[in-house]
Amino acid sequence: MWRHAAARRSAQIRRLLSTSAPSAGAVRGPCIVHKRGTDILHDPWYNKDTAFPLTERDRLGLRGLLPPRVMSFEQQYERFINSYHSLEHNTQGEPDSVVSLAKWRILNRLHDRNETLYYRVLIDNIKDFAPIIYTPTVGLVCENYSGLFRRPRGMYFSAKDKGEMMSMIYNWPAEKVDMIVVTDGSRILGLGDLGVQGIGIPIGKLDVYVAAAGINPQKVLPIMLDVGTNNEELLEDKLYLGLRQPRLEGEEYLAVVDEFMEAVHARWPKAIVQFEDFQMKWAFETLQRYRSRFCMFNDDVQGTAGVALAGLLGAVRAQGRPLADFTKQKIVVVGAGSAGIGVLNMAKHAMLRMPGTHKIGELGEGHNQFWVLDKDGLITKSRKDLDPAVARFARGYGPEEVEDLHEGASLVEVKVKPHVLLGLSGVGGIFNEEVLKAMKESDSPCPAIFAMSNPTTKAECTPEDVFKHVGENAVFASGSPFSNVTLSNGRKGYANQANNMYLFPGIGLGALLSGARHISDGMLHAAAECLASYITDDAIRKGILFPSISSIRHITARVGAAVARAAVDEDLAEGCSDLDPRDLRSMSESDTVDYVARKMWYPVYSPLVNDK
Ligand SMILES: NC(=O)c1ccc[n+]([C@@H]2O[C@H](COP(=O)([O-])OP(=O)(O)OC[C@H]3O[C@@H](n4cnc5c(N)ncnc54)[C@H](O)[C@@H]3O)[C@@H](O)[C@H]2O)c1
Ligand SMILES: O=C(O)C[C@H](O)C(=O)O
Ligand SMILES: [Mg+2]
Repeated sequence: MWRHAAARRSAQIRRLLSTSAPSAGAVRGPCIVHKRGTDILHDPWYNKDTAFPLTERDRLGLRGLLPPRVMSFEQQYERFINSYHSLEHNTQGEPDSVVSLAKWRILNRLHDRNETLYYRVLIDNIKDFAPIIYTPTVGLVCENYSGLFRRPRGMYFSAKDKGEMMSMIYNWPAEKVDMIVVTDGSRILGLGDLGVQGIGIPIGKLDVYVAAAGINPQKVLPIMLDVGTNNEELLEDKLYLGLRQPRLEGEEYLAVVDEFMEAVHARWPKAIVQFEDFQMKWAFETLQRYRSRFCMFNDDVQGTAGVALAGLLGAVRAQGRPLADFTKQKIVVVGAGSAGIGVLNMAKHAMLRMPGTHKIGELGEGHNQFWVLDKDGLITKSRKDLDPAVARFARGYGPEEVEDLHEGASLVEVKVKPHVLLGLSGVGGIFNEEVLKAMKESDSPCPAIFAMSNPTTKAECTPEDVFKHVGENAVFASGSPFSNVTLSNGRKGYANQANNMYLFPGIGLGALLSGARHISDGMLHAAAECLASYITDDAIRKGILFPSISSIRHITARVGAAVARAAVDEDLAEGCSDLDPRDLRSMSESDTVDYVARKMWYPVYSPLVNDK
């Protein structure tokens, strides 16, 4: 009996793994379309522009609506890339912001017109285009969103929609939604409260979901919860497109988010909801409130933490030390907000899980390898009204403390010779020459500087500053992309990008494919460990802490598989349409990676068939 079930299961797995992986040469089965003529040309999901073959033009009532020449997909692709390069050429010498916005516009226009071509160019050129559709240009787009607005994308729920959300959610045209990214616009990157203009962030994150995790673009939904803004400039701006009222607070605020979550869950009970760029108090409160009821996570708190942990473990390996030495690293964290505290929690947890740690007196609460600063300087136990989440990391005045450390000490006063200096402060340039020169005294042979704040203008320092002032033995990572630096001996100084884009697509995809009931710490740790182990020792020795963004789809397949397997291990997996959790349980690690990769959507034109 058992043998039959096992045989059936392995046949099922073979079937799942034998469906061909979507790829560049893939031919899709026909797609039924309930439209004709210009309605098709105006629908970016179906539109092929000049690539409609003549038979389809006849079938769909398109004859005469397009120029006669039929172009191939490859010709269209080349044409777009050429026009992008001409734009680069023609804008040479213009300010960076002008060039970036021009690039964003040309990509956005393609997105609005032809999604297949848009996502293909995005996937193939992710390293070049991520800085435009995502950080840092997306920050500029959000700052100027009301002026740039041409047509809506995603959904907007405002404080005025209270009581209506359950019916509004049915206004979204897609039957099925798998992935939602929602913001309230209260902390957009390091740019502060941008109100409704923050919608650019969910749009950019979901583009990364499509490109990196192969989520079908028809099943993603960017959402803005407009509960007002406290940004005076926006409130006075005549063009501002959001509610012109101060932000809701307290129970009023939570009632809006509650209603939104209930509405989403009622229509799409299996959709994953990613909270993004909420100010700290709401980031933690909503995570606590919803994480065991819904399949959701907070990317700034949890995704960032995993990426930072992978970087911190890479920094240990760069020193030629065993990973278990992570527990002895001295880490200065500048910024005690949602991201900083998320990183500290995960790093502390990882230290406690290191092999052998139980011998060091259970490391425990007394063990504190962290020095944490916020806008008021070093956080110590004597700080008034300390948030309990931060209090765990406050320095005491025990005998182990360095004498001249005091409450509110400035960064240069915290002379603890740290192995790592990590910034999540949102303050550009705060790692100045004096701070960086002090890192020469680090106890590490290759001090690590992580300037993780976004966008580029908010990075705590640049890689040039680091290799110049700390030394060429330093390792560097930043949240926004920088170019590598040529060192004095002609070697490369690597400007790694430590951005949560390495993890959130895999967290969402793994949760979705496993049908996880919720997203546990174990699943998040699995994601971080998978990313940390992706990099080889050889690469680490060169100062490479994170893989190239060009491999993001491959990385995401691995991370997604690790997350799905962790969900299975914790009995959180309920499976999805074609996969029973028992199938997932019996898959080997590499079969799981194959399965996840095969489930990724890939943009190719499907033959269109009209149903009338
Ligand atoms: N690289 C990534 O993947 C990633 C992920 C999440 C957040 N971030 C970036 O991190 C930054 C912070 O995000 P957050 O959500 O934690 O914001 P937050 O507003 O919750 O926290 C900011 C923290 O920085 C502190 N701070 C402000 N000025 C300071 C100063 N002069 N010196 C020391 N500390 C100072 C604040 O007191 C606060 O503790 C943003 O720029 C964001 O873009 C990057
Ligand atoms: O959006 C990013 O680039 C990373 C992160 O989520 C942030 O808030 O800065
Ligand atoms: Mg964010």
